[in-house]
Amino acid sequence: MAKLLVVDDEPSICWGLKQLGKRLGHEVQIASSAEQGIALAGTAPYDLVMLDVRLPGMDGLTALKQLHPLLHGAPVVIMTAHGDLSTAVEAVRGGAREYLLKPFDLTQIEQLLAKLLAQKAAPAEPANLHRSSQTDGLVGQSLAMQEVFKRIALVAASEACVLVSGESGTGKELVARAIHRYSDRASGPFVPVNIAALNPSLVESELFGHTRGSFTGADHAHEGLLLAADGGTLFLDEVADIPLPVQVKLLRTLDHGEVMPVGSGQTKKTRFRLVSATHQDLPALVASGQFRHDLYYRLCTFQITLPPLRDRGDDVQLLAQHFASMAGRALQFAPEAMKEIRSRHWPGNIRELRSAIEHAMIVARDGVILSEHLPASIAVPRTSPANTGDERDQITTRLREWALARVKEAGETGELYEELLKLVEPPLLEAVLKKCKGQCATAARILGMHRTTVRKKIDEYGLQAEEEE
Ligand SMILES: Nc1ncnc2c1ncn2[C@@H]1O[C@H](COP(=O)(O)OP(=O)(O)OP(=O)(O)O)[C@@H](O)[C@H]1O
Repeated sequence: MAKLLVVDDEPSICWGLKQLGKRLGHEVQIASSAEQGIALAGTAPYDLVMLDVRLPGMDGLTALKQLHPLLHGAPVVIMTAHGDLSTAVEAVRGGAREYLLKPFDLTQIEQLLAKLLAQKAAPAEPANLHRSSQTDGLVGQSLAMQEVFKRIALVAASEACVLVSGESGTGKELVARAIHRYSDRASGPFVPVNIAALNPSLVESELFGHTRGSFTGADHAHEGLLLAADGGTLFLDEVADIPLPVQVKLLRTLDHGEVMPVGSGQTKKTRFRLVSATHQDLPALVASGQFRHDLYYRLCTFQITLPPLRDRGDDVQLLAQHFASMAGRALQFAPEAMKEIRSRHWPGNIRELRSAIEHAMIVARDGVILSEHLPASIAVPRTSPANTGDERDQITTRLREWALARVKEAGETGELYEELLKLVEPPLLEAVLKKCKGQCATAARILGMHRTTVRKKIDEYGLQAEEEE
């Protein structure tokens, strides 16, 4: 039996937790304020504390600091219905073991209690997070974003490489900046690099630097961004676009903490924390041989996935109001304008929403934003036409028509099946070969076929592939 302390001013939550605790055979004490919780913790030992953030009087995060020395390592679970990034960071910094978002279900709590009580581990070290006076810039209250805040808070104080993924415009760079700001490296440089914006032939010298005269046009020695990030955080945006030969070199730097500028025979030390980002499917690129698997595993020690704006519920409204308030003049949204904003698909995510609001603010001169002030919405691009229901139906219908016609004509010794393969295989093989630049072995892996069979079919259909790999 364990002794639990619940600090929450909501009677229904206290009642639910008390019933659950009893059912599990634990003793549960309730405090309806932080002050009462601290008083109880000062008089008796507890095995676990569940602490709400918003409380009358002292708030939960302030109470956490005072509770910590009284608990002798007993885990604290922070509960909140209003999680934002600074709350999550404060909770981790104050030594909370878990951060729970309300509403929660009791099965979730049951599992958590079992885990924490079984651990009986050493107290979590309060994370040594750097406090910043700047605002985080990350607006959001949806559950999906609170999960993101929690993950930023958990990883910030470590040195782990972080891979941030999400569609374009979802805020990957803002997340990278927040990780830097809450890390011990916050006083060091934050160096953002967009690989896709660099000329592929210059990626290596931009990252690793070069000596004077090391290639045509290298009139001056260049320090390189990996050295510029020494002591701070390097943010590699569009990391999937790093050319393969440079990937090997980057992995070496991550493993050994040193770089060798182009044209130089000498290495230089650099210690940076790496946060990378991509909107692409990196595991798929690894599978097709376009991205090194060893580098991939190094980059994604910790992953944060940003949801698209359309999956963030009320955050759309919150963000629209946030961007409007940045104008510094009183602006309101007419109800139908807000309805329009909420119903749009926003393929360009927060970047698109931001520019739509900026556009509307220019057009709306009298302080009220109407739907007609919003720019026309962009049609959602079909990322994978063959996978959409319509396209599939069309292909199936055409195939059925073809089959019915051919079956009528075919004799008993026909080669109907071979005929169908000749129809469908060449375009598929062509598409795959194009994707993997004619490499037969990679094509075979993507297709899930044996390499010899693929080679045979390429010859049979007279397609272009690399001779030897
Ligand atoms: N949660 C948020 N709150 C407030 N502003 C945001 C949020 N997320 C993104 N933004 C804003 O949206 C714009 C795009 O953000 P950002 O550049 O971080 O996206 P990204 O995912 O890195 O985009 P890309 O993949 O195209 O590089 C920026 O102006 C940023 O300030």
